[in-house]
Amino acid sequence: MNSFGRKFRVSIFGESHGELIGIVVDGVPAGIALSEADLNADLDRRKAGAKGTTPRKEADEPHIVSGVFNGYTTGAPLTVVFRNTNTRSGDYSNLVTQPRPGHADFVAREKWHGYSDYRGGGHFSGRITLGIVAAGAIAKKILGGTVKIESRILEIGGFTEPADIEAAVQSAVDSQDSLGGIIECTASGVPVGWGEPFFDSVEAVLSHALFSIPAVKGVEFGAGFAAARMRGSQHNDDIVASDGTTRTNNAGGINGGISNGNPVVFRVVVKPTSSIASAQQTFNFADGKVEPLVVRGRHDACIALRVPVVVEAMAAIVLCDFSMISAD
Ligand SMILES: Cc1cc2nc3c(=O)[nH]c(=O)nc-3n(C[C@H](O)[C@H](O)[C@H](O)COP(=O)(O)O)c2cc1C
Ligand SMILES: C=C(O[C@@H]1CC(C(=O)O)=C[C@@H](OP(=O)(O)O)[C@H]1O)C(=O)O
Repeated sequence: MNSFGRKFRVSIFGESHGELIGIVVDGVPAGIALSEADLNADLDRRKAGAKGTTPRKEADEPHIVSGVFNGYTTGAPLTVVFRNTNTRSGDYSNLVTQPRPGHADFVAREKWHGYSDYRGGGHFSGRITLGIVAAGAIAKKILGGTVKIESRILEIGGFTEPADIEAAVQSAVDSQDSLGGIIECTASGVPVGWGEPFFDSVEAVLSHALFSIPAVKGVEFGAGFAAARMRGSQHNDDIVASDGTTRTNNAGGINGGISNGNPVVFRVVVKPTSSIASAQQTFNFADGKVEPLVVRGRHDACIALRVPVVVEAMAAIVLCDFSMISAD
């Protein structure tokens, strides 16, 4: 559904080509100094503009329309909205009958019986992560300086060196294709004891939030999938101090679903963008045949380039919620 979190609870709304998109954040404590300016640094990091990102230029200007009064949060639900100003909805008219392979057109049409807003991917657009980034900036502010969350691009198209990544992105753009990537996120300063097993383990809740980001297809913690090829003697993290500090961090800062005081480390796989300009085949509901599809619209050739700050925001939202739950 469109709400997430127990105490710090976010509700997301809007469509890529609708009037506006946004987020409602419930559970923000009263008395925190907050203005739109506090959100802009992270919102700017999500903006398009770099090579391999969508040519659709949007101001992405946040408007806080509830929950802040005289410069301070009130304790009431806090709403941030963003206007969509640069839409080209005609680019999507052919997708009514010919759903794009890899995007949500087909499933949205089936699930919502043809009523879904298909323009720009509608509610399934990566654009609506703008609200997530705003909520993440608020969560970071509540968490304060002790918990530090940082994401970085680990790989794009299988390359790790910046020069190789740049060349791979250029090559994907030139060949009307797209690229995937891996983002690594580290949250340091998380105290021992956050997480609510059985079902609300730190891994479970983080994964739930991270898999909600459009185009995310994998999440691993610490040594992750490599653990399948390790022995216990290699994977176990020796505890070397009374505060729980470990020599290695194969567990990614989590044991038994509970934070163990070491950095929480995880990686996220972002798939290659489905909307590519090169030829594809898909079912045409107008004539019942599988036919070539021309995808229009202005697309990210590599979504992973824009996702690090979205991953950070999701982590901040989850950790802020855990901090409030564990304070009870
Ligand atoms: C920041 C961001 C930007 C995105 N940009 C595009 C895009 O330009 N074109 C596209 O087809 N998909 C884009 N996506 C991914 C789609 O929204 C996503 O693939 C689609 O909703 C289907 O969901 P799924 O890939 O999780 O199955 C973007 C996702 C994010 C998070
Ligand atoms: C606008 C944004 O990204 C959009 C995400 C997106 C998709 O399918 O997810 C498709 C494109 O939409 P359009 O064809 O309308 O330009 C991207 O531009 C944004 O991230 O702010």
